[in-house]
Amino acid sequence: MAVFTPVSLEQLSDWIEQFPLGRATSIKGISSGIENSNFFIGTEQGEYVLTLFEKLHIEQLPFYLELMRHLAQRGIPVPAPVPNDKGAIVNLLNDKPAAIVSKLEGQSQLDPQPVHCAALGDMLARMHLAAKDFKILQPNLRGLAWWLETTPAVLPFLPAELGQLLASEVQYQKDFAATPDYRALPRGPVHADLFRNNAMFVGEQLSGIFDFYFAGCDTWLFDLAVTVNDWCVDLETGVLDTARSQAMLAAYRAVRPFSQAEGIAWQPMLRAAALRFWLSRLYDFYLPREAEMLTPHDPTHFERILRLRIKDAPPAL
Ligand SMILES: Nc1ncnc2c1ncn2[C@@H]1O[C@H](COP(=O)(O)OP(=O)(O)OP(=O)(O)O)[C@@H](O)[C@H]1O
Ligand SMILES: N[C@@H](CCO)C(=O)O
Repeated sequence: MAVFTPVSLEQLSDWIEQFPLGRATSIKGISSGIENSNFFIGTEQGEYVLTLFEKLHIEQLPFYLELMRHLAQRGIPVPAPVPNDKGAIVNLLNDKPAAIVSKLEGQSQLDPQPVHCAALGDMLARMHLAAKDFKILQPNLRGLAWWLETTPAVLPFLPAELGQLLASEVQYQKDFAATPDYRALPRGPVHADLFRNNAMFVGEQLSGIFDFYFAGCDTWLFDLAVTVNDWCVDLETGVLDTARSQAMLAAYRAVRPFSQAEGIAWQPMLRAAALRFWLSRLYDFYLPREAEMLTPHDPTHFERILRLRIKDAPPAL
């Protein structure tokens, strides 16, 4: 159950008067999702998604929502925030910051094939280019600075060998981040959490990508590595599936060719992307936040992926 703050149709009906959506006709809680309270709402203008932000700080929300607005205006299929009659896209509802966004058609594709991975690669490259002139700067809040801060909190819980792996990978990433190759990587606003459950398909057609609440400014290659590490792996073993990863990379490259530095950084970024989710899952597992209501994701999945990305050089970009 992932509605943490209930909203009745009556409450919604009063609140929605400030939006150009007519009367509210229905509200239905969405049971998946672990970060926010989400609802499908019916209005006289059609169906939308209402999100109440449970944990994110209100000062961080403009980055996410304005980025979605910016991308939607440039034809990238992402949920478009609906402004109220004063132009505001974040407004309090039941004491929580809340937003209404457009509803994407389709379903998640949890068993992706090369055709789906190609669609993702193409869209990711288009999204990176479309966000180039986005004006708000917010770092990836789950980047290197967070890894350095969080590792000491998690280390006491880990057996020696795992602690050693974690500490040495964080050091490796810190060293790599100081190299000219890393500093030469193109960067900008990235999604940073584009897993299978954050995209919608109608058949083989990608109808949209959503859940931008881990987005931030980082390297484009890191974003691609996060996406490859989820969409293009065998979920049992973590092994990269060549057909799916080649399909994704070829489609990305066709829109935005890779630089020489990106070729060099590919394996380090696949390792960084695995480390990012291993660490956040370890953190949620050992240090669950107060009022955490759901079982955390399995950290060992990304430990396995990290070990594989360290051991095996990936196919060249
Ligand atoms: N704009 C949208 N259009 C259609 N469906 C949506 C939209 N936004 C959210 N959903 C639905 O709501 C579900 C939960 O949304 P979302 O993933 O954003 O929540 P979350 O709490 O951030 O979850 P998590 O962090 O676990 O991914 C999605 O799986 C999707 O089914
Ligand atoms: N994609 C994250 C969850 C947060 O959206 C994970 O799988 O750990």
